[in-house]
Amino acid sequence: MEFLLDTIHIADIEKYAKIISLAGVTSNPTIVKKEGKVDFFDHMRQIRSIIGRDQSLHVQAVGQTTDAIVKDAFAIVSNIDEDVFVKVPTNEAGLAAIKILKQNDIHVTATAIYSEFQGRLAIEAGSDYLAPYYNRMINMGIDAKQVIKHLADQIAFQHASTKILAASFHTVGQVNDAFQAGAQAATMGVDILRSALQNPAISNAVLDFTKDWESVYGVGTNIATLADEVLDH
Ligand SMILES: O=C[C@H](O)COP(=O)(O)O
Repeated sequence: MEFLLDTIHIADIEKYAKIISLAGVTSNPTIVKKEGKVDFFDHMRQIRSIIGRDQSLHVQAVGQTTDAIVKDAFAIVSNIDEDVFVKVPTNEAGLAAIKILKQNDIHVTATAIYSEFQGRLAIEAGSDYLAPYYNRMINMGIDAKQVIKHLADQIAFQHASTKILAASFHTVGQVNDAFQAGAQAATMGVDILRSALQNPAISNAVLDFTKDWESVYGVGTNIATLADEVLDH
């Protein structure tokens, strides 16, 4: 299982790189817009320095034609690093670009996947990752879990090296569903992690444990303190 962050907000990446086993960072032009007009390449290199070379960094091309996408991809790998996965929309221009980029050994994440058919074409084009848009499919009345399951089955059937990096999540349950359907990776905003880990039920349980402990050993005494007291005697 790979957990990625769908943000380029440096403070959030620094924070969650320490908290979870962070497998990487993804972005798209809308996510970049949220940060304002940052120094794009410098910002992405900064993210790389936080997450490290073993984690995956996915940066989206913005060109509209095959030629423009390929040029964007070369600019991305030249100005960030060669390990970056270039995100390419899975449309006609993008699929043609993916074929060219794979011939040039550039890592590719086929993105904007709303259908099983797009995913199948992206697998055949040699994409390293597929990014199906979970919540957006749900909003369109598409069975996102089934799309992911069918793509995962196909990848397994043909022993393809392509992995499914599910994206566009609005709930924790959607992330679970994507993994259950066979996605190897999921990218999510920090809102998903917060709602999973800052749940009041968890805080209440921790508070109850603290109260019970302190009622016996006294406020401010923890297990490390007890151990220190043993050493002092
Ligand atoms: O890059 C794709 C995003 O994960 C899409 O997420 P969104 O549907 O929340 O905009």
